[in-house]
Amino acid sequence: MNQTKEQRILNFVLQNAVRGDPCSVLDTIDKYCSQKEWAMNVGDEKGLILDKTVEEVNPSVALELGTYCGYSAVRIARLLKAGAYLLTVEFNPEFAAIAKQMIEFAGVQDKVKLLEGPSEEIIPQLKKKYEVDTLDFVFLDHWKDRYTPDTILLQECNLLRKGSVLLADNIIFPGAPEFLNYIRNNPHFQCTNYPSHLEYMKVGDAMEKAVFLG
Ligand SMILES: O=C(NCCNC(=O)c1cc(-c2ccc(F)cc2)cc(O)c1O)c1cc(O)ncn1
Ligand SMILES: [Mg+2]
Repeated sequence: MNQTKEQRILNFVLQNAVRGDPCSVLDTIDKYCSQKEWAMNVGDEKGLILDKTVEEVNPSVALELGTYCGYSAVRIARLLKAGAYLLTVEFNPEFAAIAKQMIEFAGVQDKVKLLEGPSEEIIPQLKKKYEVDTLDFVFLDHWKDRYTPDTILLQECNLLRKGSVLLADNIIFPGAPEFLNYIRNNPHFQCTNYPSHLEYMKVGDAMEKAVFLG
């Protein structure tokens, strides 16, 4: 049975990165995806914007929507303080299986809880089933047409508090125009745009930060 691209990325990490070293895992994925096969990781350029936002927020509880191979889960988890944790949601079981192994190889499994299923089902379970009070940071990187409904759902489930920070990938490419319109015209959010480039390409992209004002 032929390997998938995601299995090839994982195997390249298992054979070339240093076990327990998150930075070596990130560098190895970036090397593979820039030189051999493109893949939809947030990447090294937008990854720096993600790093700066996570460091600024210094979240105790973070949520990621769209795990994929676990690149950004490793990227976020490596910056979390003792006792802080990341919940990451992936709909696609093949991607989730790859991400689980990636997260364990990087040695950040104690800080990451991988939740498999559709975001619209998991978000309403976060308080009761996953004992979440409120979220300090949310990284949106899943299906672009889910950014708006899931942001509304987070508010409906009282998962945001004054100062909660959302960071959304792919504002330009593939684009999330409906989300941009929603969040920029919503008086309960203060937005900032961060121009960048699509991972591993010269194509323009951007990230949008939205601080919940309560
Ligand atoms: O999360 C799920 N898919 C990946 C979302 N992410 C993207 O689609 C994505 C795509 C691109 C991209 C860019 C250029 C191009 F030519 C093609 C794709 C880049 C990115 O940075 C992304 O993040 C998902 C799966 C599923 O089966 N059900 C629910 N959600
Ligand atoms: Mg993305």
